[in-house]
Amino acid sequence: MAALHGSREAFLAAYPLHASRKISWSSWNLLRLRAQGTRVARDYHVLEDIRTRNQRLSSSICRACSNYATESTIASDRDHFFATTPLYYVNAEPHMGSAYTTMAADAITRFQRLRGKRVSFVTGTDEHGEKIAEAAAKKGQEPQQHCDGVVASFKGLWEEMDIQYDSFIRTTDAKHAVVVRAILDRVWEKGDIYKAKYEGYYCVGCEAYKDDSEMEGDHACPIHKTRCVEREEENYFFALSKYQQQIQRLIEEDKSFVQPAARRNEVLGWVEAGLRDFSISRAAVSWGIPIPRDPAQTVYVWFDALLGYMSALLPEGIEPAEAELASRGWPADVHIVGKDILRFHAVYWPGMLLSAGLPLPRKIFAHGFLTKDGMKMGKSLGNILEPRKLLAAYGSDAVRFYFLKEVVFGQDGDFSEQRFRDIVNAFLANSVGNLLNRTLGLLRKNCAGTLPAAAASVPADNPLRAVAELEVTAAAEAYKELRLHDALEAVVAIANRGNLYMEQVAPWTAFKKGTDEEKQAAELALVTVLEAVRIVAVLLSPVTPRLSGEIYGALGYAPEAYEGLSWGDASWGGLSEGQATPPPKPVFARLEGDLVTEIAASKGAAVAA
Ligand SMILES: Nc1ncnc2c1ncn2[C@@H]1O[C@H](COP(=O)(O)OP(=O)(O)OP(=O)(O)O)[C@@H](O)[C@H]1O
Repeated sequence: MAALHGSREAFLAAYPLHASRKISWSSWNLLRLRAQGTRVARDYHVLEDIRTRNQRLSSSICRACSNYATESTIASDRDHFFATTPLYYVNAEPHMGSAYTTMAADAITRFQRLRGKRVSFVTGTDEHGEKIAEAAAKKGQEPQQHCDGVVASFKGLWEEMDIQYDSFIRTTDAKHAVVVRAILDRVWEKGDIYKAKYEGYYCVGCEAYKDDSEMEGDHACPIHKTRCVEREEENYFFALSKYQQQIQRLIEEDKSFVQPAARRNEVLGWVEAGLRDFSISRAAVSWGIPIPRDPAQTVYVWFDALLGYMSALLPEGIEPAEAELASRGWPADVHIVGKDILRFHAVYWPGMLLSAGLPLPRKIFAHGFLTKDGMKMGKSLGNILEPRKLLAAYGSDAVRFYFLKEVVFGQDGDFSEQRFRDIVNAFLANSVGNLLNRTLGLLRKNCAGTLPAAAASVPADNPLRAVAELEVTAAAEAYKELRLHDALEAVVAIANRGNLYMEQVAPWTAFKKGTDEEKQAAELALVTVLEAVRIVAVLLSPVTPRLSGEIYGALGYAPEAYEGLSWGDASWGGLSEGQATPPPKPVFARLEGDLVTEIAASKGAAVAA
């Protein structure tokens, strides 16, 4: 690692996003070096540039390892990582579906922070439109009062779930209206907005007009199971069809723009069928941002809400200029959404940005639905799973772990409380918790709780070390590619190998009746297992931040060591000889007692009239 020059304070002043949070020393150094234009390898080694005679960069070398750097070993020049969840409608309290997207985005961004990225994680609420006005009226409240109440509930839930967002944008924030007006103006000046009459079937639940192909029999919305209403309005339209070719080329050529692959095919199908202009204003809805050129109409909620990703990055009153946005992380590395709102993100949104002349997001990832009886859990149907009950009974780590491991990210998943308890108990309580506790118990009994050797002295061909090193690489790739379930499978593989290793080596036998040499080998076996569990804690930390902190504490680290963790800490060799551990106590309590959830039956099992 290169020697550090310059002060941490000066760096944090130049990069204010970091001032608000503790970042690890290595991440800070990495960011700082990159900000100075120094190329840095992913393992944080500083690279030396090798130039041709005319000063063109030919390659980079790491003098410490004597290795030439390749594309895959050089840390990306972009040190930002910008990810979003949808801005959730505030028609009702958040439920496990909203929580699912948010915990996935949280795990993804926690991983990127560990890698030393400057993360902007944006979430928030979509507060305008007919659906919200209707929900407020039902409660006899003004829309703003209703929104304030539901927003408090969203924010409270995110706190309970340890969601570490950087910006929470509300579409009723004053700064958001500035952005919406500026972009609308730009698109208008481009000649992409015109007035026309619209006739069609409208689903208030989706806040969208539906084609015949998007409705079930009797004009029902397949998601909300309510009949779409026939409407005729004079609206302003956005000329999406002008961008047909560009959008089609984007999706055809950039295979990672829409993921997973099945969703990409779906989008390609929509685009190939021909893009139709869409209406971006509502004459009959007063709860929204008035169109400056025609205040009798308000901006359509989707045109309004998508721009929330932009206003979330900007300070109060700042217009969305490209350079300003770029310095704050634009464009998004990934918009994480449910498959219900893929069309808005993969088709409408690129069209709007192309028109406004702004860079497009790098990826739209559409995950599947948490379902009840095969139907999407949702606020409108009311067939929801209450996250607060689960959190109160089992804690956030268990909930985060279960949903991110058991539901393949991108596919649908059902929930059963019994299965949830079985999975969490088998892995977090048994494979990891018991293994740690048992090993620390042996360490206390036979080595007075102090590590008799450094983990670095475990031979590279030790079977547990070999599996751990392999799975760390697998987990990193999986986290990067948003295969969260695979990242967690890699962690499970290390813990399972740790348990097997313990059974095979059986160090307790050597401690009882072994020779000195056998006792020494048994001591090293304990260090090996504890190092593997330490690595498990690092790998799990994006998903189970509390448990990982507990494991670090049990291994004798101070809280700052855990708070300053980086992905580099997943390398073998962290535990030092002589490290003292406190008396062992369980780091994860088994989930037991009465079951606490019962999913209400769907209100809309039959199409409502
Ligand atoms: N059942 C679900 N499974 C997974 N994600 C969901 C689920 N329900 C909602 N979400 C997340 O919330 C987003 C939709 O937000 P929205 O506020 O419309 O929630 P909703 O509960 O689906 O509302 P409604 O039922 O009124 O349509 C989805 O794109 C997804 O990110």
